[in-house]
Amino acid sequence: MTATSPSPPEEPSHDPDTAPVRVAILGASGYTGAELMRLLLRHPGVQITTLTGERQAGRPVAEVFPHLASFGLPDLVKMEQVDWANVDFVFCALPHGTTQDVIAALPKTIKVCDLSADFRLANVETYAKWYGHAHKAPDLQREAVYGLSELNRTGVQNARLVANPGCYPTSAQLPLIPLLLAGQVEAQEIIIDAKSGVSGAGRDAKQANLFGEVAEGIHPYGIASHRHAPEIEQGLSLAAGEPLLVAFTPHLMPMSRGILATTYVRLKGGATAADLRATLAETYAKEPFVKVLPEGIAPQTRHVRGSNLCLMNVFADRLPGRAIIVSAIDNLVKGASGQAIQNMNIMLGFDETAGLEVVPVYP
Ligand SMILES: NC(=O)C1=CN([C@@H]2O[C@H](COP(=O)(O)OP(=O)(O)OC[C@H]3O[C@@H](n4cnc5c(N)ncnc54)[C@H](OP(=O)(O)O)[C@@H]3O)[C@@H](O)[C@H]2O)C=CC1
Ligand SMILES: CC(=O)N[C@@H](CCC(=O)OP(=O)(O)O)C(=O)O
Repeated sequence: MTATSPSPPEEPSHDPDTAPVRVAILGASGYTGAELMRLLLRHPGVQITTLTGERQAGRPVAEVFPHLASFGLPDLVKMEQVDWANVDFVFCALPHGTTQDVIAALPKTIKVCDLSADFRLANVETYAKWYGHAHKAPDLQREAVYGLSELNRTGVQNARLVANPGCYPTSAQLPLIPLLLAGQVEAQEIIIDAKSGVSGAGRDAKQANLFGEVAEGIHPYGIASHRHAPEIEQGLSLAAGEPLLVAFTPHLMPMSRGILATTYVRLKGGATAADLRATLAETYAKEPFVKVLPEGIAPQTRHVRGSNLCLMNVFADRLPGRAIIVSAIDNLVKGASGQAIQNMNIMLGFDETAGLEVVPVYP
């Protein structure tokens, strides 16, 4: 995992007149798979040639996702049935823990963006501690590049395997990394309070995600023990130039999609909340997907639904020397499939916004 300083999108190098890139989506019957299909159907340079499912294999997309019925997509197949000679690029949208074997077995000529957590933690011991088993492909782990697109463009550009960031880590790191690089916030006292829609847990039936367990209420989970904490700490420690720990508490909200992260920081070196805002505004001034809202306007999940946007803002706290940062993303888009397509665009030299020029649905 590497991180570089942000730089604005470069001129695209892919020639749109050449043959389309043939894309396979592994785990197409899941939520992130559906979002990959929805967005890639409007991508000018790719053709979806292969879709896999496990229990849903053998079924047409029209049955599994009726909203995608009319776009001529191929039927879902089992992974074993895939002809890899017909595939140039793979999106791997399988549950974490299952993708290490799958990606290790792919032909090395195929570029891959993995949406799972399997290749995000550079230190395989940290991975084993948080995911409960030894990493099965440590060489690939070393090769993988962490795909926080705006902040690691050069790494992603040269990668064969990109580890797409987790949804909570995307929402937290996009504002915090530039502020730590600028030395404007204390590294050791960061508190991230985050809320997610239920689609963050995937489409698989689980008791915790039943309507009766989620509707008309909100609850924290994974308190002081969520596996996204080490992922966030990895990126923030690199930016701070020192190891750090964060206080991170996720909450489940009665909504289908969206993440809102409210982050509490202690200001450093005489910086003010206005300075933090100015740093973020300058860092992301030329970015198509990351926006600092006008002063005093708080981002909401409703403002990003269905889009690849991350909206953010900074507020002065009433407590002296502190600031509050609010960031919002759609967990299925900037937090998963949208960022994965952004990474593919960078890896293959497409215009970075190709397939992603989606205006949020509101309200
Ligand atoms: N949901 C979100 O907001 C985010 C998800 N992610 C990550 O992206 C990945 C996909 O997430 P999501 O789409 O939500 O998950 P889902 O549970 O909705 O979908 C999982 C997909 O994987 C397939 N699958 C399950 N088990 C296996 C297996 N053993 N072998 C082959 N295929 C299998 C399923 O097939 P079938 O249904 O046909 O059995 C389905 O297509 C996960 O690693 C997740 O952690 C990352 C960021 C955000
Ligand atoms: C609401 C909900 O359950 N969210 C998921 C995170 C989704 C995500 O980014 O997961 P990966 O790291 O596995 O890719 C969770 O808390 O585990």
